[in-house]
Amino acid sequence: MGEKKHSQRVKGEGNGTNSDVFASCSFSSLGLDSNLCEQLRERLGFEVPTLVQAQAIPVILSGRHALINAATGTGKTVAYLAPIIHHLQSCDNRVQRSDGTFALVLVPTRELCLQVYEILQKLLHRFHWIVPGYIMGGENRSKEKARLRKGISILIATPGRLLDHLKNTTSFMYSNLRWIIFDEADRILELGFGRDIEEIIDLLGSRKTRHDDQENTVPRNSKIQRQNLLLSATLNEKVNHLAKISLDNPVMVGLDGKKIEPISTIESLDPSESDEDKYSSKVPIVGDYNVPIQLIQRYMKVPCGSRLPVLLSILKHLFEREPSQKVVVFFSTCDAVDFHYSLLSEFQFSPYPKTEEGTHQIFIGCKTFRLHGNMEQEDRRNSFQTFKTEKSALLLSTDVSARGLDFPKVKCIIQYDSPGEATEYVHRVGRTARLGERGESLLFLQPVEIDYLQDLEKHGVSLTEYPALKMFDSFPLYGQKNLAKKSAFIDSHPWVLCLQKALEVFIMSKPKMDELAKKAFCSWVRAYTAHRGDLKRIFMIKKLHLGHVAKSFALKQQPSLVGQSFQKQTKKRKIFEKKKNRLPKRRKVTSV
Ligand SMILES: Nc1ncnc2c1ncn2[C@@H]1O[C@H](COP(=O)(O)OP(=O)(O)OP(=O)(O)O)[C@@H](O)[C@H]1O
Repeated sequence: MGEKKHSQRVKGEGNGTNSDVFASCSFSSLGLDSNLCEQLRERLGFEVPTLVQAQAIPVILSGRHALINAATGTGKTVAYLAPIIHHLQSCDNRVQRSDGTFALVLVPTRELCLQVYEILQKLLHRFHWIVPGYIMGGENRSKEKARLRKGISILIATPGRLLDHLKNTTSFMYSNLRWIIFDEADRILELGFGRDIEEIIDLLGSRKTRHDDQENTVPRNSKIQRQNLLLSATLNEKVNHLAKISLDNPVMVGLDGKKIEPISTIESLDPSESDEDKYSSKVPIVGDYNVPIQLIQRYMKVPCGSRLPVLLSILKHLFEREPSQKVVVFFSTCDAVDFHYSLLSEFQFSPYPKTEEGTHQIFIGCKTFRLHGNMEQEDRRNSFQTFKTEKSALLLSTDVSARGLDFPKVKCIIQYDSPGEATEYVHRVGRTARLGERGESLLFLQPVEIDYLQDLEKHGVSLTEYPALKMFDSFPLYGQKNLAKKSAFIDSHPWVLCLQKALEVFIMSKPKMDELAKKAFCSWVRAYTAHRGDLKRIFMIKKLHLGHVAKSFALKQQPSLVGQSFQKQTKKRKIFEKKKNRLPKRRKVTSV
């Protein structure tokens, strides 16, 4: 077994040691059914458990509630799915569809819903009588109703759609419900689903009260013991609150040595505080975040007006250095994703004068995908599935991809727009360096934003500077590899200047691109003003030159119309927020 474990680790090629990732035991020694262990090996290729699986599986098998915290990409999904399947497959009377739902997995996004569902399908291959299923926003409600009527044993759901069915689908049977799992719990709450979650917990009769269950709308079936599990790679005040109301005397998995408020003291949180207080992260808990140790984390200080040519240069450099690789770039808004996606698909450039070798080529010649919350569901699904299977590709995305998504073999994460809270940083970089593999990340910061590094430092995350100038010097300009006039500054580097000019000419020549650029500019400014709490001090729109921001969308000037429409939108947003002041604050003002 030891040898098998080792070969698996070698496959990972990471820099950490084998024992950083995998446990020195077998799945069967954790108490899992032998058939299930076979499934894990045959269908998923898992020979031995990861450390978090080795810790969590026995706890979950014992029936205890649990709060599981482990680094991104360490195998939390199987840690909770395997024990549930173990119990369901071993029931004396085989579970039937007419028994309804036994386990409910709540996830923040549609993509994560599909991802968990796929793993579940593989694990259930030998246990065909246990039916997996999912319900989520963007899908056809009546078809979902029909599936629920037939019965789904293990159900994966996004919160909004689940609540909808709990209220409106009378044939949805959940009286046998035994497990509720909150996967990526902090993200569910950050997305503003706090109230939905509380309502769901109440409707399912799973709220833990100090005295008894008298507040439950549905009396708990005394024969069925509930077991709730909460999983997250980062912990904060919001997760603590959810733990407080949903977990009964939980076992903490993976929290050794963390400076985190123990659950017992969370009980004393002021019960009179508003929902906004409960779910805001104004009092973040300081503690080291779980970043994979083999991840190389870098930042680059880029003046605002040069951001775009720098991004394109980095991408070109990465794909020329290693043509077969996958890269994810994070943006703050859907419009920014759309703009950069169209730009990368169309922008042609040659560093040579037109008369010479000057046939213009697409600047970055790799397959490019986009993913964000404003896309049609079908396109969203296609992007997600295809990027997963590609060997070499680029994904441009909002934070919709930041949590839980497992894209194999992503080598590099670029955070072009800053992530906001440190937790978001950790989750974004967590899309690479998974399960001991190598990975690198690059954070773009403007000179006025550089204090953000201190904020990350407080959470034990430290970055080194990326040698950008060296990279620009390596690009041929007018046929010369070593530029005679090198520059000590990014924004006056001949390569950057030349590329910026070409980008501006390109945008001016394409009305559709110009429109996309303006729209993206507006949303970017709105998103920038939506930073919360302490981060407002770092990401201050007043500190920015809007003309330079416009330049970062290859717009020569900041068009006056843009300013007006921005003001209108801000006014609209304020009215909207007033109306919704009962709901928790959200940093993002547009969909992700
Ligand atoms: N025991 C195992 N052996 C080999 N590979 C595994 C094992 N367990 C999980 N994996 C693989 O590791 C990767 C990460 O797993 P998973 O997505 O469950 O991690 P996670 O901890 O939930 O990550 P995140 O915090 O980002 O959601 C997946 O590709 C999964 O297939």
